[in-house]
Amino acid sequence: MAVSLDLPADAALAERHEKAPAVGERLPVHSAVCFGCADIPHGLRLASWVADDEAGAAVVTSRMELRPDQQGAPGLLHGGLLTSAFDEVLGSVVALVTRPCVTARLETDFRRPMPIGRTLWLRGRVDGRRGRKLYVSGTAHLDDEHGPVVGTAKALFLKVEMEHFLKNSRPEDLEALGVSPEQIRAARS
Ligand SMILES: CCCCC/C=C\C/C=C\C/C=C\C/C=C\CCCC(=O)SCCNC(=O)CCNC(=O)[C@H](O)C(C)(C)COP(=O)(O)OP(=O)(O)OC[C@H]1O[C@@H](n2cnc3c(N)ncnc32)[C@H](O)[C@@H]1OP(=O)(O)O
Repeated sequence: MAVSLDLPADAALAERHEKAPAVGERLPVHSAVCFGCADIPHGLRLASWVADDEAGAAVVTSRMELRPDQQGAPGLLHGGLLTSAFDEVLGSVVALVTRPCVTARLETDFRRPMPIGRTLWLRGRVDGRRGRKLYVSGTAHLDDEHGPVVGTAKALFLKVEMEHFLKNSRPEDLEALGVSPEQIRAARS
């Protein structure tokens, strides 16, 4: 049975970590090959900035240009790519609170068509935290940060230990980040 993504009543406010980038700063790419944020030809190439929030929660705003090679229905963005974009934005905003986290559950509502050639502005917010669980929500707007809402999302991210990657990631990709073969072997023994 699907578990609710609703914020529990006893969730705590999730503020940015003291070492996280400040409001207005552009977020660096996660990795040079990230499908969501890296400057690679087939990627979503999201550009993201830390945004302000009245309640003090962590918020990120991202821009995504909709390209002809991203179509599903003729002339419209493929739905799965909106979900991918939300995964990137929501993953980026939880990383302002605590790291590393992974997506456990992500729901997307598709509210309006998204024409190729236009721009999506996405906003992700950490609505609260309870232990390892981070409850996040997002909205996607057309053409402008305050433009019409074309999609919304809710997700649950879980904080994990670095062992999650040391045990599961492809070894050559870990080694490219500077992890030694000995560290990888030790985590998997
Ligand atoms: C030195 C090495 C360096 C290498 C690493 C370098 C960098 C990497 C760092 C950061 C990456 C940075 C940025 C990435 C940014 C964006 C990318 C987007 C994010 C992703 O692209 S990420 C990929 C997709 N993602 C996955 O690949 C996850 C696969 N999955 C799992 O790996 C496990 O599934 C896991 C870990 C999620 C949980 O496993 P687990 O064993 O830790 O926890 P467990 O199952 O016990 O659940 C604990 C409590 O969460 C509840 N719960 C669990 N799952 C739930 C669900 N689906 N719905 C509702 N509730 C759920 C349970 O019900 C329980 O609740 P309760 O405690 O109340 O009983």
